[in-house]
Amino acid sequence: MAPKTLNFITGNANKLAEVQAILASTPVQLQSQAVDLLEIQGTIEEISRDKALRAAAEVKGPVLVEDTCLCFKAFGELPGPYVKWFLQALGVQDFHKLLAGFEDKSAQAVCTFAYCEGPGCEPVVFQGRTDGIIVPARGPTNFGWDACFEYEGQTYAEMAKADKNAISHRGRALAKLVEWLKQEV
Ligand SMILES: O=c1nc[nH]c2c1ncn2[C@H]1C[C@H](O)[C@@H](COP(=O)(O)OP(=O)(O)OP(=O)(O)O)O1
Ligand SMILES: [Mg+2]
Repeated sequence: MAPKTLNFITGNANKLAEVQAILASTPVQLQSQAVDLLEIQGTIEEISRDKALRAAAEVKGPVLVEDTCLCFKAFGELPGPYVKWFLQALGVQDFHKLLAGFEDKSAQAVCTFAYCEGPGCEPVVFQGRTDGIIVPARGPTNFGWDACFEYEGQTYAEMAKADKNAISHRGRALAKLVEWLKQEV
């Protein structure tokens, strides 16, 4: 596969660092611009597609965007794409209390990348999912809900970065993106 440079549009430095680390072992090179994009309501795929179209219009060129959801089984998949606002309102220490009244603490982390060639071009979507459970915060609290999402006995926050990336929603989605690029390029 020939080297390919993608312009990853995100306002989240932690996401960017993970995407950079995951793609470091591939021919994909990354540049990035922090653009605050309006996010619509809708299905996970609709939100990512729309985000990509807005980003492409904003930078007038090819873009990669990503939207991350955290879906609680007991909530019928909410808060999903709106988790950012729940986390912001409650803080990471109280986040697990959302499920206090529910026996089922299971959750799925869902990462949806959308690649768009340019303004008005139909985005292509790549999704990765990881199953876990919601627990009281353990580990560093510097990245979103990482400290509250437990996978096989460890929270994302307790894992070494490379271990998280190997099994994470984001790692799995990027593996699909890289496969697609290999066929395209
Ligand atoms: O691996 C992760 N581990 C823990 N927390 C995470 C992760 N990935 C995103 N998050 C948080 C950030 C935000 O509170 C929400 C997703 O919202 P989301 O709109 O996708 O992210 P964002 O607004 O921070 O950045 P962007 O400019 O790319 O939209 O979940
Ligand atoms: Mg966002």
